[in-house]
Amino acid sequence: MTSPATTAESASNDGQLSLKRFSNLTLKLDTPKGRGVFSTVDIARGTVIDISPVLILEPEDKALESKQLYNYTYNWPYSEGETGKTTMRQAVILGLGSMFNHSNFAQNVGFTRDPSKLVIVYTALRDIKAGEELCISYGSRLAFRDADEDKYLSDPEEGNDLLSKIELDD
Ligand SMILES: C[S@@+](CC[C@H](N)C(=O)[O-])C[C@H]1O[C@@H](n2cnc3c(N)ncnc32)[C@H](O)[C@@H]1O
Repeated sequence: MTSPATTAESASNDGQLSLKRFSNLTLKLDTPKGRGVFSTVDIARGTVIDISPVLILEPEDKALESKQLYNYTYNWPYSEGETGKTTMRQAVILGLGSMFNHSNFAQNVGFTRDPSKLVIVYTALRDIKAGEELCISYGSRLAFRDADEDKYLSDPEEGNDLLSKIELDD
């Protein structure tokens, strides 16, 4: 079996990149987490869900002062031109990636940054059932109250059990 593409490896050498977007997705507009992406069909583990281009912001960009926009950015390793030194910048995701909500224990989508092609590749971490929300992990420091918090506080065993099944890739 061939391994799933987790980077934008399908890029050709002529300055083009094949984009991929899994088709059977829907954007629910009124979940407890705001808008959220759900699948209308089963998705097999390893399926590429989306390849989203990113926009790297300059550290002094005024856009970063907007908390609202900041919540849609990811840390991005940036190689400084002259020195080649890698520093962290913020990048806005210009694709479906901006719509994935966070889940601590039930994340089912992983992502891989591709700094050379300026894209993020989102991939199913496990088999996903029709009707499930597609969630990633934002990490442990959230800037908002997790809408799932009560669920896991009331049943910590559920969280432990689920966490042991998830492969974190970022
Ligand atoms: C990248 S956006 C995701 C899309 C967003 N739900 C929307 O409607 O545009 C990140 C924002 O979604 C919300 N969000 C994501 N995961 C959440 C969670 N687990 N609990 C509550 N809010 C969440 C927060 O408001 C967060 O700042």
